[in-house]
Amino acid sequence: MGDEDWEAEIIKPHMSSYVPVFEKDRYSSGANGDTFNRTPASSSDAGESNKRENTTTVGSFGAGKGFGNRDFSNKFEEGDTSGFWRESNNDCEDNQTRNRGFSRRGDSKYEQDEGTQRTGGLFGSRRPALSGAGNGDTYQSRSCSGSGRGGYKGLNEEVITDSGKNTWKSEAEGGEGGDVQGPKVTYIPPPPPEDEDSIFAHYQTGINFDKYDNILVEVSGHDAPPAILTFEEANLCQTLNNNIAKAGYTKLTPVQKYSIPIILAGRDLMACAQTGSGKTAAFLLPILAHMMRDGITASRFKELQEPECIIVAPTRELINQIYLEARKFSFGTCVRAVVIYGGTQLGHSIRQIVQGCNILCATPGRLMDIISKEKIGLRQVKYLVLDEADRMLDMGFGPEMKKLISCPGMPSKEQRQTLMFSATFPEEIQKLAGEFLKSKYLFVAVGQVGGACRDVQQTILQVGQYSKREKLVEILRNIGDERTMVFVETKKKADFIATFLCQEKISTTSIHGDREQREREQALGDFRCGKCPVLVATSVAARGLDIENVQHVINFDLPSAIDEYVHRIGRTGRCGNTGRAVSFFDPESDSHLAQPLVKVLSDAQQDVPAWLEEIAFSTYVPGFSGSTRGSVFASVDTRKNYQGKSTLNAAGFSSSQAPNPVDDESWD
Ligand SMILES: Nc1ncnc2c1ncn2[C@@H]1O[C@H](COP(=O)(O)OP(=O)(O)OP(=O)(O)O)[C@@H](O)[C@H]1O
Repeated sequence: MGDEDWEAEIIKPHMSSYVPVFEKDRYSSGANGDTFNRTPASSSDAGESNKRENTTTVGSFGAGKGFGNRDFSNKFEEGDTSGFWRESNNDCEDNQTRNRGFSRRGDSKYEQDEGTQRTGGLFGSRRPALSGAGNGDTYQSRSCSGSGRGGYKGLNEEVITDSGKNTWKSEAEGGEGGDVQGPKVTYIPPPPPEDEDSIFAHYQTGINFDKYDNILVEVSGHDAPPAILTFEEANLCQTLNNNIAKAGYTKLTPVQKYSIPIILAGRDLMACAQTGSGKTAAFLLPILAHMMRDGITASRFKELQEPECIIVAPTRELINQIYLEARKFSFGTCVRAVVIYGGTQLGHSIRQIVQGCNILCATPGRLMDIISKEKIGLRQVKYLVLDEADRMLDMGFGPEMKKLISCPGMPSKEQRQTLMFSATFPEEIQKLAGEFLKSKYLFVAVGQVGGACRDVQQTILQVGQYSKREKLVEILRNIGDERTMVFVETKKKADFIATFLCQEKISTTSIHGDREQREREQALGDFRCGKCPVLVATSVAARGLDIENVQHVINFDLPSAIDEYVHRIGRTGRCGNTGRAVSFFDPESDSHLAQPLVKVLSDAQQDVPAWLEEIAFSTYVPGFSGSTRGSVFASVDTRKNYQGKSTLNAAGFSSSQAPNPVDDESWD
């Protein structure tokens, strides 16, 4: 291919003649152009296949899904059909990043992304989703709520809004044959394996696991209980200890040392720790311990279930992962964890719930759906966990979270324990969190708040837009079969790059919000098992995913906000293992990131290229605090007047015995 001409390549009707591995095996019955249309329609798949019939598939890579719909409607709305780059902004899946928070561009075209479509109605709709001003076109039909996907469409999560209908209600209706037109979502995810070996399957901690002990930990707030140094000190019940051992955990990570006693003491907590350092177990173990101590009884079949714990996370794949961890640690107890998320049949979610539910793991849209259907009552909620809490509280999900805590029956913050975890906590989000937390919550910062994991070797390459593909192929060929995640900024480009790599005979799959849930799960499965060692992803896969052996992350496009960068590169270098991240920095579009990147790199003791420093210097923003939209680098708890702050290293010693923290001053 010559110079980048995305538009021409993407809309070419003949597209590629190469069928990507995962599609070929799964769907193709021959020609690639209609790969998806040929999906065999089992009876339970009727809705899905209808959907596909409504879809004009342009290419072999599920391209029709990503390429056609949003793209077209964006154009339609803007009356502009020219230029990929302009479109790609509209198509930006990561508009969660662009739109959320505090530097929103305020440009209506950005509101067409999934992230904004997903919020609507009851939760404080920013605007109806796509206009639905029907033009009868099949592309349009896919992008309009109700007519295309019948009940979900999400950046990270389901949700479809039908001309301003509230998000979760329309999902319920669309998903379960209510009054919203369009096919039902019929996907029922396959149940996870039930054998003990699969439940406790885990990967090894890496050579740097013990170095976690040297990380400085800062606890702020009143009367923080002391850290524990071993699992034994947590005094958990035997079954939990057995499960911890079977999971291969012998030593606590810093966030676990501090969070477990805090949660056991009944305190509210906001915890910030680097990616891959065990935050999930840090909240699951003490919650389970409490439940066991309280003598929880097995929940039985009931039409209305009243879970003791609700865990929310922004993406379907992540919440599923958290559920699997909850299932693992509750193995052999009477605690029943259930997971529900969008893009799956609502009836399936309900059937899971009515069988009994102590811990409900849910994405926000599906959760609100189920609450509205009166399948879940909130009166018994003792623990509310927001994983990726900064994301859960930003403009994308914040309104839904607010709605959740003000739902009838939800115990007030004084009556429940609220726990928030993330690797990044912009200052503004910390302030918003106050609404959810008791005023005396504790704040645990492991290392630099918002800092990158030091086990990831970061390289920034200056690569112009037109050279990126060539560079990508060069790097991937050098990498060989090692598992690599390639992040791009738009769904359209994810399809495009994945197709391109397949043409280059590099086994690749892709995950993004325009793919059907079954395809997303298949893609992740193919990547996990190594069938496709390259996964091209949008930011939907940036947070939380814990996949063994991901050795490389490539930012084909840099994200627009630095916190997203930190999460993306955190898909490698997990749990003491090492990893590499290579990012293509295009001075044309990425200069605004130069300053925060320099900071992230230097904080993580990485080499900072001189050219990047120069760009950072030339784009110097006085008062910069680490992000284009606020401070990701709040070095501490942003509550100003707390007392009792103590800085300790992860082994529990005071900071006077530990190396000085990285100086943060020059950036303020
Ligand atoms: N104490 C421990 N010993 C061994 N392995 C652990 C321990 N704690 C967590 N792990 C493993 O480390 C991996 C990363 O944990 P987890 O996914 O909870 O990280 P995280 O901090 O939530 O990351 P992210 O910020 O990306 O969401 C998981 O595979 C988990 O099972």
